[in-house]
Order: sequence, then structure tokens, then C-alpha cells
Amino acid sequence: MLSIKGLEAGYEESMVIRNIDIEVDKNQVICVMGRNGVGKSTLLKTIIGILQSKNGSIHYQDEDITKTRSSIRAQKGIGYVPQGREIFPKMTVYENLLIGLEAGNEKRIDEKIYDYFPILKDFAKRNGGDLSGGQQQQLAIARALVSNPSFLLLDEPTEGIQPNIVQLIQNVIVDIKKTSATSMILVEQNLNFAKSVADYLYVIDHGSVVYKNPIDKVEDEEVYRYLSV
Ligand SMILES: Nc1ncnc2c1ncn2[C@@H]1O[C@H](COP(=O)(O)OP(=O)(O)OP(=O)(O)O)[C@@H](O)[C@H]1O
Repeated sequence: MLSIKGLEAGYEESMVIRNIDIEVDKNQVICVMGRNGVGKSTLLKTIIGILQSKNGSIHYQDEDITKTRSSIRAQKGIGYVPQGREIFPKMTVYENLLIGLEAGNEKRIDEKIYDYFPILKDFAKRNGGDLSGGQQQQLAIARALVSNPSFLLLDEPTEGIQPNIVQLIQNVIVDIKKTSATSMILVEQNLNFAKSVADYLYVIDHGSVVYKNPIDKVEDEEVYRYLSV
């Protein structure tokens, strides 16, 4: 479904990710872990196309999208939830969701979005900027989901979020996996969360993949060794 080969990307002269290969099948959830600053967000930005790759290729549904604009990648079904949420603070919750619709091909907001995140219905007319961090995270995920993506990129969706909302996000990811063919790449710092939702774990260090295993074969100590400073 998504095939990344020899991917290299960075900013100006500095190469941040180097020679990354990742394969994601239909309905598979891949979790990417790694210490701060190793290039996880850079990887997701390159997959969605906000950042152009310097080398390597990205194929999505057997099509080469390496040079395709990010808006076209979104239309092809790739959804993106950036780190830090990046919701529009002066627009209402509902308007933020409409922006998500425009990115894809859906015409209306599926009620399922409100089943997942009821607070977004209650606060539909409230400005995005007036929501709490956890509520904004729900909005950011919902904004990506309204376009019914076949592939979802999630950048640290549980960062700074209280445990009951982390649980809610976990339930949503598990439900999407169970009820649709959607695939995901999830950047995450919490190994237990990763284990509860992912099929495969990759660890990145200094911009390269240093560990990968199916989730049921992951040994915590080995992963923690890569994550410790
Ligand atoms: N816009 C930018 N311009 C220049 N350098 C950048 C830019 N964004 C990120 N970097 C650098 O690229 C490297 C990787 O950053 P990135 O955000 O991808 O890491 P990360 O693994 O997602 O970190 P974290 O876990 O802290 O979110 C860092 O050294 C960072 O300072």
C-alpha cells in the first residue's frame, strides 16, 4: 500500500533522515519511535509532501508519489495529523472540520466522527483556539478523519494528553483498524500505547531505522536501549 525506499530528506544542507525503507500493507499500523530530534516528524512531513525528499522513492497504491504535491497526496487518501495539532484557532470546531473535508473527496461529515469524539459536537460553535489541549488533539484527529483517509499519518497524538483522552484515542485507532481498511504510521513515545495499537514497530536513530520487528516480537529492553539518552 505504501512503500518507502531509500528515503532521504532534511532542511537546506542538513540531511535529517537517511536511507529509510518502510513497507506498510493495507490495514496495517506501523509505529515509529525514537528519541527527540531523530527525524520522526521529518519522516511524516516527507511522506505527506510538506517536505520534498532529497533521494529515494515513495509509492502509494502502486503509484509513484515522490514528487506529487501534498494537496494531491491528501486527495489520494493520505491524512495527516501534525505534531502540535495545528488547528485553526480563530475558526470554530465545525469550520475546522470543514477544512478537513476540503482536503479530501467526501461531501459531508460522517456522524461516526462525533461518535468517536462527542465533545466536538457539543463544542461545534466554539473557536478551536478556546479548546483544551486534549480537545484540540481530538479535533486534529477528527479533521483528518472526515476525509475518510485510506492512510493516516499521526504525529505523537498522545503527547501531553491526560490518560482518559489517551485511552479514547487508543480506542479510536483500534476501531478504525477493525472497521476499515485504513493503514497508519503512528509516531509515538509510549511503548505500551504502541503495543496496544500497532502491528509493527520501527525505531529510528540519527535519521535511520535501527530496529524493526512485528509488535508481538518486540522486546521492551531492546527498544528502551535505543530510546534512552
Ligand atoms: N524547519 C526546520 N529547519 C531546520 N531544521 C529542522 C526543521 N525542523 C526540524 N529540524 C531539525 O531536524 C531534526 C529532526 O527533527 P524532527 O522534528 O523530525 O525530530 P523528531 O524525531 O520528530 O523529534 P521530537 O520527538 O522532538 O518531535 C532536528 O535536529 C531538528 O532540529
